[in-house]
Amino acid sequence: MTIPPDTGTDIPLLEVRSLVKTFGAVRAVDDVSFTIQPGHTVSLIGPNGSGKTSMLNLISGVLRPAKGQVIFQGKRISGYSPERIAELGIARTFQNGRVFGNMSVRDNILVGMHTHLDAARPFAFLRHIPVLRWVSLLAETTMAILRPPHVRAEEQKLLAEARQQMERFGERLLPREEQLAYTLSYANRRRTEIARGLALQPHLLLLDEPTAGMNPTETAEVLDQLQKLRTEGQTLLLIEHKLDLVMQVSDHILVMDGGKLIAQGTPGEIQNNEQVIEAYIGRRRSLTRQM
Ligand SMILES: Nc1ncnc2c1ncn2[C@@H]1O[C@H](COP(=O)(O)OP(=O)(O)OP(=O)(O)O)[C@@H](O)[C@H]1O
Repeated sequence: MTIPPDTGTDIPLLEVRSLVKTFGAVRAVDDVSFTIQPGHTVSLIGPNGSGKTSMLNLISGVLRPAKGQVIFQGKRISGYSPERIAELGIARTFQNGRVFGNMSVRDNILVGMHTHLDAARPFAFLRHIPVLRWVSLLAETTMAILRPPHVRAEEQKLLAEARQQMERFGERLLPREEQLAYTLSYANRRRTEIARGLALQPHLLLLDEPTAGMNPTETAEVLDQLQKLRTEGQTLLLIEHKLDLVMQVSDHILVMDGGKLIAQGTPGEIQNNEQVIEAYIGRRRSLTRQM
């Protein structure tokens, strides 16, 4: 099937162009192209193994494409390291919720904010230059030891920002600010990870199954939070299996199957797309039969 071109006339925030990723004989991502407009909530759906996480890994630099390009704010970023891509303003969460177990909720969030440090990281602009990167490392170490007033003031500012992100999750996270992450419930670990991503104030936030393992009440809370982010103008790319949530929150939906993008459109268009029903719902039915 030929995928209709994106008819949006705005300059996309992200453009994925003919992206290919293979693992041996498996074409996990097979010549996929799409765009994401600024401020949009875009959901990436598809059956298990259809290539969704691989796509997120390609965008965030965890994987390198065999072919094709990822273009962010007009700049080609495919081949960049995950750290460099994060600095450019793409934050992400992982499918299984990755937090540092022996760090508090607050410190887990602050870790995500290191790229916002100016006073504590003088000469940070040199860190990508191999011969000169030791200058920035030395300056950073000196600031960490001396902690002059302007560095302490910056730390307080970041702390206030971290609290702001925890407040999004209200009583779920804020009272647990000092708690070590390994003692948290699964849902709270996911919330911590989302707060860490948001603390980066990313231009694009990639969320890999933010409601996985959550009960209906917790899922409804995530839906509220996603809707709030959407009204704030945060651009989101979301992998999600819960179709009710996807239909409610998305401006645009991308559907993958067997590594290919088989359809894209508004929730209404996707709901009525025969190929999607066949690939996605049909397979779920047969899976249900196997259970
Ligand atoms: N590191 C890897 N090594 C080998 N094969 C891989 C690797 N990562 C993914 N694959 C394969 O690539 C294909 C796409 O996997 P991917 O995890 O991207 O799919 P997915 O749509 O995210 O699946 P799920 O919904 O189950 O998370 C699958 O066949 C998978 O087995």
